[in-house]
Amino acid sequence: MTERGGPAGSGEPLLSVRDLEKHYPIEEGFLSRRVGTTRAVDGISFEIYPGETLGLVGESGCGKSTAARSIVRLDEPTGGEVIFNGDGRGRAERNDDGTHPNDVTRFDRAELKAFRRDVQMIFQDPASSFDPRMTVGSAVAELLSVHGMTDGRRRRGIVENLLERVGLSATDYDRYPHEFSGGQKQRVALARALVLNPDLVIADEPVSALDMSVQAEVLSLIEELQATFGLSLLFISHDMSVIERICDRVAVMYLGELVEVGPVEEIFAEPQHPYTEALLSSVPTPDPRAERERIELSGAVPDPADPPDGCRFHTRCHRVIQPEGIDLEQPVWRRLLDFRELVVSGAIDIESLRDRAATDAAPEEGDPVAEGAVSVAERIRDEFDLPRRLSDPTAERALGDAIGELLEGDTEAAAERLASVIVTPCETTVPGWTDHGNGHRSSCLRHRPEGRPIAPDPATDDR
Ligand SMILES: Nc1ncnc2c1ncn2[C@@H]1O[C@H](COP(=O)(O)OP(=O)(O)OP(=O)(O)O)[C@@H](O)[C@H]1O
Repeated sequence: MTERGGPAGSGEPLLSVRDLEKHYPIEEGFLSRRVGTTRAVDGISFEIYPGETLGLVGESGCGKSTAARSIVRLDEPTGGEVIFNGDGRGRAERNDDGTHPNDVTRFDRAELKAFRRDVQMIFQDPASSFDPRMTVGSAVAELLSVHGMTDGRRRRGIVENLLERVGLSATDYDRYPHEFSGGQKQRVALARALVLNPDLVIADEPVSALDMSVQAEVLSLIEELQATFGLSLLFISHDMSVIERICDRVAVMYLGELVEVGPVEEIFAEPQHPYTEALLSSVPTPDPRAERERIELSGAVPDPADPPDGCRFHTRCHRVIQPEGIDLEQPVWRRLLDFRELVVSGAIDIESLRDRAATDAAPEEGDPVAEGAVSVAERIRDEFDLPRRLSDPTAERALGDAIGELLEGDTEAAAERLASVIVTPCETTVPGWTDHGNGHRSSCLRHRPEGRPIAPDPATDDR
């Protein structure tokens, strides 16, 4: 973390990512017919300022690595701009056709080569990024020769010096990758990332594969090197504690989109998006009295090939909005929506519930109160953690009738009933961004109820 890094408004950004998109086609059959699209990165925008560390955080599969790879064009982005003002390029005016001269996505081979000198990547698994037959010194020095340094003695001198600066020794130059521990290999990876004196380093989960104690050492080293070399860092992690330790600002990613961006201190103190709040709730705090209540998200992360309409997080959100005319306790509302989803997707096995209710109701020998046993309808409510009677009459009527229809075997009627009454604006409206000041923004309908109604038929939208 540095003092120099700053939010929007403090000087020119080094890197501006605008509506970046990486969609993978899903193909099927002999003719590779396109049958769908995985929206791994689906229109993300952020800036990185000189000297700052921006964290990119989110659960596994939300698109962090794809975003990083698209920025450096290890994967070709399918949309958006990546404007890089490093290497003294400064912010240039746009061309007459609206494109930007510093847009990495349009760079030709020579421009890309220069860009890849200025921007380096570090990956989670250092082992896979080294050739086992090459000494680590030559692996680092190779970059210098690729970029035109012909003097071998000079190359060796630079690399030996760097190895020392990352906490290894000059004599390690001639050793092979297998002779190093995971933490040491990540130090070599740092040396390699720094050897061309880049402006920006993109570190993709650089400490996740390391033991806790080694993690702390490598994080300290990254911080120290960042200050010494005046680097900007894009630091990718699924771990909020690591983000808190090392980042100035953080961008929170969910299912291909950003949901909140802002200064780390502010976001940790007052997260605005329920997803950020949930991620933070699992971070241990030094003061047990200040421990946050752990938020259990409902269900699994949806498939990025078929993201939910409206706010993508609504299928798991603990703060999902209730429609006008319904007023339930929030956890009950969440569970009612989950129940609706199960009914609509046909996942309720009414026969097995009926069997279980029958077992529960079977009188024990000598049991005088068999009538006190639960009915199948009650059994269904218990199974899905729904109260025997909802406090809201509209919701209660819909649920009671739908359960009745389920029991009559009319799943379709039950699904239709629930889908028409148990609805949330979060599934029909795409939230806009709300500015909380100081470069802190979040995208949740609770702050910006107007949002944008969903496109008429996103299923056929195959951008
Ligand atoms: N080459 C590819 N072809 C098709 N789909 C891909 C490809 N690479 C990634 N994906 C999909 O894109 C989505 C985002 O993956 P990505 O690896 O970027 O996520 P992540 O947040 O970095 O997760 P992790 O931390 O587990 O690597 C996933 O659904 C993944 O399956």
